Amino acid sequence: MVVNILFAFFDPHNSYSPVEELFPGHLSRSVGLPCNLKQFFAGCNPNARFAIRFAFHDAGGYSSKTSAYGPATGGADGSLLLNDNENARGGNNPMQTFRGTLLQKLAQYNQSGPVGAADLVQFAGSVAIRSCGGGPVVKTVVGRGDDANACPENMLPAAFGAGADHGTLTQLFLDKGIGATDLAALMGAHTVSQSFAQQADGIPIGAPQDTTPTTWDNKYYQQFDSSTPAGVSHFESDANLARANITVGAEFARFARDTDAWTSAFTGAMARLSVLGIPTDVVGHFTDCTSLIQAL
Ligand code: HEM
Repeated sequence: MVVNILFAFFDPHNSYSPVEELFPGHLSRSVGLPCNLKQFFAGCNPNARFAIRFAFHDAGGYSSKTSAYGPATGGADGSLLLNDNENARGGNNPMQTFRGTLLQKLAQYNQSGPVGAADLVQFAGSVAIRSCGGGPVVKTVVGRGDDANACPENMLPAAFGAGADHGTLTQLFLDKGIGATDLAALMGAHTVSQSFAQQADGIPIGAPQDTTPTTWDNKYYQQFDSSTPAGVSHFESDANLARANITVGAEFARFARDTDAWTSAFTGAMARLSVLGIPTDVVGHFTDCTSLIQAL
């Protein structure tokens, strides 16, 4: 249990903290860690984009088809940060360097009090989303248990080739408890994506998935409606999900028209993703620190 993520840095000069309402008496110790991460992610830089994807890949290790184990059955348990083998899997390329830096930060934060890997991964994801211009506030909780065991193989979606078809992808996400609307909303995170590891599938190094990869906007959806702008590359998976004649694709079209609808759907889906695999009654006892994200 790691509510101390809130208090990881002692900052005697901080005169106000939104955490005060949650933890009276801890007024002066709270915002150091979020502020440190905010600087690390300044301007929706590559670390910010890695952090958002990293949060998805850690939580995405869950499936309802896996027999229950550990704190999250492979879901939001910090295993992507803690386990060398899981991190080295090809589907996590090219996030290995980022993992090393986040491990250093975990050690650094733990000098001021216990901070869990699973909490740090999801907390960092929320800070990173907020660090991208227009990024929404995602409900952010702490209290997760950690698991250093690798999650099962083949839990993450394929971007190209076998498994990148609409039917396989929607079933993979359904097995995680993520339906069509949530899936369509989560895919919008590719609004801040640039690809560095898909050259074998024809994606140029650094190619973005919309024309504004440091801004959190709904151009990702809009640019499936019209012809793909110069310099933008779509993954096969995304193009398959965007097809208008399927439910996920219809949601893509709705989010292209309606930013508020996307924001509402995304924030709900991302909050659910951030606790994937953790029993509901356990999540019910977590500490809500959304106000720290809001304050950034
Ligand atoms: C069908 C589902 C998905 C597939 C197949 C997929 C696949 C990919 C691939 C291939 C990349 C590029 C990696 C690289 O070459 O550097 C990428 C980037 C990214 N993905 Fe996804 N993804 C999916 C869903 C998601 C979801 C649900 C999220 C978060 C909620 C997410 C967040 C990101 C982010 C932020 C990046 C950018 C990373 C960067 O710029 O370095 N993705 N994804």
